Amino acid sequence: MSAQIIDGKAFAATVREKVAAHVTRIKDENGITPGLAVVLVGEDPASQVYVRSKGKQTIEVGMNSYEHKLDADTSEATLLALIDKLNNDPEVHGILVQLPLPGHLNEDLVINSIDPAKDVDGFHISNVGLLGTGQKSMVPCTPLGCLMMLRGHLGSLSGLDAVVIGRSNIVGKPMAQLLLGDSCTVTIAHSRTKDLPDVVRRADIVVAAVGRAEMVPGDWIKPGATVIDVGINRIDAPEKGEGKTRLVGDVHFDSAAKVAGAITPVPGGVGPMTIACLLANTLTACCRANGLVEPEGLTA
Ligand SMILES: Nc1nc(=O)c2c([nH]1)NC[C@@H]1CN(c3ccc(C(=O)N[C@@H](CCC(=O)O)C(=O)O)cc3)C=[N+]21
Repeated sequence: MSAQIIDGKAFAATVREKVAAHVTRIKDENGITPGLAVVLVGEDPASQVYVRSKGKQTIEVGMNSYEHKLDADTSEATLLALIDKLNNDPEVHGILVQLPLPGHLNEDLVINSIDPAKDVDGFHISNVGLLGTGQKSMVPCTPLGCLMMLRGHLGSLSGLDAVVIGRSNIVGKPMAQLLLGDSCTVTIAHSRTKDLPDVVRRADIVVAAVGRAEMVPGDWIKPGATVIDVGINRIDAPEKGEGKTRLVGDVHFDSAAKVAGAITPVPGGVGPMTIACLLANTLTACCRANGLVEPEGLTA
């Protein structure tokens, strides 16, 4: 048996088309253009690539993109003052502060200073609480993208056994809340979980979000299960030549694809959906801020 590949790039293109169509509509009918502000502190090259790609896609779907690049030694007061300015700017509907921040900045403090209505990452404590209690919130982009692909592939998730490997605030915990919201039986596994292989073997849905290259082998996967690989790990690839690298997920793709019913690849799986969901969240935030009808199928 060989798994169906869940094409994250194609899913993301569909999400972006829906976003672009709705943006056109509110521009025409309401004269409003959604705007996303991205704040990058420091010069981490990987982050810069990611921020550039977000900015480009933001423009492509017809929204305004505002990039704020601050020096690595920027003070907390300066960063908080910028966030305050963005919070009060009616042209800015979404604010994303790229993580991780340099060590001298308090991440929780910074995130919680963003207006929750503009918190398109869904990391503000208010949004975390709203999601956990099943109320309308901004939903973190990566888990939202995973949910959309699971629904797209499986239809209903009701009653399925789901295992989320990883308990981060950014992916694992919100992913578990979303799966619970769709009536899965949810297990959150992590580095201290006993008999992890057996826990994973029970799952109809496996979401791997630990950040360890290829740590989930195919013989942990229940035949026919749906596997969502959130990991993006760069590893050495001597077979491509000296000093070359390649991207792999948290799942050992080749062995898992022999057993799974469906699996997301890395690259081209969850990553593109994360960015598409950021655009979707910005549009949703803009609609809520202006009392406009929200796009369908772009929220949890
Ligand atoms: N506040 C905040 N929110 C984030 O959402 C956030 C962040 N900080 N900090 C950094 C991480 C990283 N991240 C990625 C999103 C998409 C790809 C992506 O599209 N990757 C491509 C591969 C890109 C390549 O080839 O290098 C793929 O998986 O196909 C990667 C990484 C969002 N992050």
